[in-house]
Amino acid sequence: MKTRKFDVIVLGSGVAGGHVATRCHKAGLSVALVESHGFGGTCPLHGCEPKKVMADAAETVERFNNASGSGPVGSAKLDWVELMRFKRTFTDDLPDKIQKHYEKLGIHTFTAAGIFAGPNTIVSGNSRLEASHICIATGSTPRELHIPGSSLLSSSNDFLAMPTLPERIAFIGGGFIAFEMAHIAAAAGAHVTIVHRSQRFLKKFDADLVKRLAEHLEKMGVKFYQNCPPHSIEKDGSALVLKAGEDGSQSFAADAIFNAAGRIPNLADLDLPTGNIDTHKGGVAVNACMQSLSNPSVFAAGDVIAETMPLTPVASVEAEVVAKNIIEGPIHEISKDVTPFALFTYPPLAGVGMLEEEAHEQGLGFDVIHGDSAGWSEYQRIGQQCAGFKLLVDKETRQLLGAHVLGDAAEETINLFALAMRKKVDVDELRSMLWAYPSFGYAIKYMFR
Ligand SMILES: Cc1cc2nc3c(=O)[nH]c(=O)nc-3n(C[C@H](O)[C@H](O)[C@H](O)COP(=O)(O)OP(=O)(O)OC[C@H]3O[C@@H](n4cnc5c(N)ncnc54)[C@H](O)[C@@H]3O)c2cc1C
Ligand SMILES: NC(=O)c1ccc[n+]([C@@H]2O[C@H](COP(=O)([O-])OP(=O)(O)OC[C@H]3O[C@@H](n4cnc5c(N)ncnc54)[C@H](O)[C@@H]3O)[C@@H](O)[C@H]2O)c1
Repeated sequence: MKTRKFDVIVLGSGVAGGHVATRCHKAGLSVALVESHGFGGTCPLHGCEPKKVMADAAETVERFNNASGSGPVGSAKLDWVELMRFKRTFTDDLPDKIQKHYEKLGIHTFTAAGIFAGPNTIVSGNSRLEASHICIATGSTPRELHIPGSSLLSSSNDFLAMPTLPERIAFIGGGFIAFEMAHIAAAAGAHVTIVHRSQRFLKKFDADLVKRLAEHLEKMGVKFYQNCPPHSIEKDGSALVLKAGEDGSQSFAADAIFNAAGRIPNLADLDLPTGNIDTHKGGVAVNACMQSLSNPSVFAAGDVIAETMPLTPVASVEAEVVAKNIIEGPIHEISKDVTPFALFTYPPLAGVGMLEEEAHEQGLGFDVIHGDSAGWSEYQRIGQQCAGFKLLVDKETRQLLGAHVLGDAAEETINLFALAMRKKVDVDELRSMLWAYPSFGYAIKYMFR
């Protein structure tokens, strides 16, 4: 096998790997980009983007139907086959286009899975690659459920590619993927069940707003079961049966059952010991420069790090730090920035900073400003009955410790709160700011009434 030498080898071409490869190439370094399952990675092919295409269509239908009695006439429905056709216009050609884009730039692409063959060496199919720097950006993979019949489970990738909509769908898990996909499927007319192992859904979000959202989804027909750990899956003719509860005594029949029990760093097949790479909490163990603690030639970014939230913007920020450190030497540290996040149900739910229980646990002195916003004209105009907010304000500094919003445009409003937290704007300044009117941004003022 002939050895090819590069300045940098990047494993994985998602948000993180793609960014590192591009930045290093632009800085004049020779780059090998290794991608085993479609250039572009999770976000554009199996994650945020196709999910949002589908969530937006569901929202359009719901907004139209919510407007009944305010002018628009008739009712809207979601046609799954048409929706899938539309979704594919965003995804089908992408891996090929992205690979060609890299090749045109002068980045060398390889399509067989990369495996460590030494601290500075990767084997990809018949190619042996060596470099002074390697970046691991192989993303995450669904957590395997070690229960009988788990091979019958489908994944979020399968959901986003379903040619037809099954009549009955069950999700195992009560997090981001279960809620977002349950909402899309319910809006499209499926009978949806969420079977969750514990009491608390969506642990990263405010519990009161989660309860409100779950009640809303229940009205759409989603059924929720708590304290129901998965026990086994069985086939029953063409259907499946999920047995849940400690003794498997609860049964849920469905035509498709999705594993939405979380994702873990995708490192199992890389042969990390041969690369002299240590792990921490199942992810690559790195210092503040995103450099491996055991092999200084190796950096990592994105979902392969277990300590940070597996989100696209986080992957992108980490990748920028890795790229700078490869180009200029390991001097740039990742900053502990506030990270806003959003759940794309309709209505969406978003958060930034601390949860109320976290602020209590830390013994902080803070005020809680909360309310139901469904009565505001912003929501009444569009027939939205599910909206609320909670702000945690430090008693001394009057700065936000956390902000949580449920309702239309929550994903935008939360960005304003994130900016306020980042720039340490206190709530008195925030409420007195000039905002465009009428807008959901302006509605921040109403939170302080
Ligand atoms: C259904 C879903 C919806 C999501 N929605 C959102 C959202 O709305 N907002 C948000 O911020 N985040 C969302 N996320 C999370 C977001 O997609 C990820 O955090 C982000 O894509 C991680 O980027 P990454 O570059 O670390 O990994 P990835 O994009 O997963 O890239 C890793 C790449 O490495 C490749 N690879 C793996 N092993 C090897 C190997 N041995 N050799 C070569 N290549 C390899 C993989 O094929 C993959 O292409 C979602 C995730 C999912 C699953
Ligand atoms: N809108 C977004 O930003 C968005 C959307 C989808 C996914 N994501 C990212 O992708 C990640 C993965 O999403 P997810 O929904 O799979 O994860 P998640 O961490 O949000 O939820 C996983 C759920 O599975 C449960 N669970 C964990 N282990 C289990 C087990 N052994 N048996 C049964 N249940 C178990 C957890 O209690 C939790 O409710 C998220 O953490 C998020 O960062 C983001």
